[in-house]
Amino acid sequence: MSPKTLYDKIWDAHVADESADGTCLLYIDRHLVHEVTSPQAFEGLRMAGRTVRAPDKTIAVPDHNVPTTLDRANAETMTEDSRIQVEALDTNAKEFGIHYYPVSDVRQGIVHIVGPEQGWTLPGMTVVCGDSHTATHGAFGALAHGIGTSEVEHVLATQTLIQKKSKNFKVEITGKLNPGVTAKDITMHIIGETGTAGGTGYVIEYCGEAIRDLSMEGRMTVCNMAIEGGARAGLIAPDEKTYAYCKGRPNAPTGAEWGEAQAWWETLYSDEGAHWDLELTIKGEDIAPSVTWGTSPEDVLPITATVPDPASFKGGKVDAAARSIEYMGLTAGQKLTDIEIDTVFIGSCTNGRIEDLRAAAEILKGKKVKDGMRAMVVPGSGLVRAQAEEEGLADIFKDAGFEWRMAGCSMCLAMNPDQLAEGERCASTSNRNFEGRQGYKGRTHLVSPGMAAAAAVTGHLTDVRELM
Ligand SMILES: CC(C)[C@H](C(=O)O)[C@@H](O)C(=O)O
Ligand code: SF4
Repeated sequence: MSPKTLYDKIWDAHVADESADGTCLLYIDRHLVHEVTSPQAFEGLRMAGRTVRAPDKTIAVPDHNVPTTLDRANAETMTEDSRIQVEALDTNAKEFGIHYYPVSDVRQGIVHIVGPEQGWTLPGMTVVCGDSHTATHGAFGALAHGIGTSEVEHVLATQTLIQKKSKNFKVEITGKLNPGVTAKDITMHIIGETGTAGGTGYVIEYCGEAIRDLSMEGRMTVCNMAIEGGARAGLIAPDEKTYAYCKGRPNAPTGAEWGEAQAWWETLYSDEGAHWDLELTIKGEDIAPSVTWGTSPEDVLPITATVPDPASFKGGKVDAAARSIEYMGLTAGQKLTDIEIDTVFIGSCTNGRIEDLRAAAEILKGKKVKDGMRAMVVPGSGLVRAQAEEEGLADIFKDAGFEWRMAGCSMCLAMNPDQLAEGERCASTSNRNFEGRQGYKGRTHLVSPGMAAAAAVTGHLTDVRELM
């Protein structure tokens, strides 16, 4: 048998049918559903008089629109649109008999945090969701990617998806990371190198010592932003850390089934001599604590750098950089650490897990948020929130002056009450810094949780290593 990549192996294990032009029908193991991209899909089923093909493999949770304030049970804090979407999910989940974690359930949270946490996401699976950051689940060695609403309907009805195979892209991060450098910095650094279109047409497998050394939380952060680099999906081969994370989760296999599953998972790695269409190697030691200066995730630099001169770019990027700098209210040549901020957001499916909160709390311990700043922590799920309270992290955040919120997407995107006002500038642990992403004319600087905490203390973008 010819050597295969991890992606080839998962793909081959799920192809139900292949036509002459290479279009395939893939079997889907897990279908995650949230309130924004599912209402029309369920409506489509209803109109056609169809049911959900595999309700036991379909998991729904509201996350994008839900308020994160403590009084959120009071639906009046939601806009009319949001309320309609969340109510539709409530109704659809009940009517179609799928697994559901409503807002009142402590397990509710961002769909990409809830899936792994509840043991729905396992190695070797195909995982889809009507959401681009489904790439997150690739951290388990699952083939996971976003789909559109019409595909959501197709998967609900048939548990299959029509797909063409992508190409194989290997991204290796060698050696060790320096202190203060995190999974977030790895993933932003990669996009800085490849650009936001560099991964187009590929599934990326992340490998190398620095990736192996990451916890499952860190691996999820890396895969989460595969989509920001344009890739169809990101993958990391499963190992002992993966099995340890999955074992004992509510929906993970048990007993003999666990043994059988693990035996298969252990075959899930890229074979020696497998074919790569593209390869990139980065030395772990070359990655610095990073921050974005512009309005695209590829506009990223080490925190020690200065705002670039648009003339230093090539082609269309010259104008794009000038426009970004203007939108961001910056000046070429300005030190990144001189950029003053007024808002700090710690959360999202990129950095809303327990390890992220630990990293931020570590920096904040015994310190205060700078006067006049707005700082909030939004745990990625109710269970992350509960664990952080148990570990004393919540007290560190509250004592420092952070708002301690309920779980949801929150200020990652302006679809709920947590938004930036015009001109406000935020150090954010999320994954997108597009114009208006966190609110109309809001300005976003993407950073790691430690860097966000450091900025909250000083009031400007700060090298986390100075506070370590
Ligand atoms: C609302 C949803 C469809 C969207 C996505 O697909 O990613 C959102 O989660 C985002 O991060 O922009
Ligand atoms: S946290 Fe942000 S990136 Fe993640 S699913 Fe929600 S809106 Fe999308």
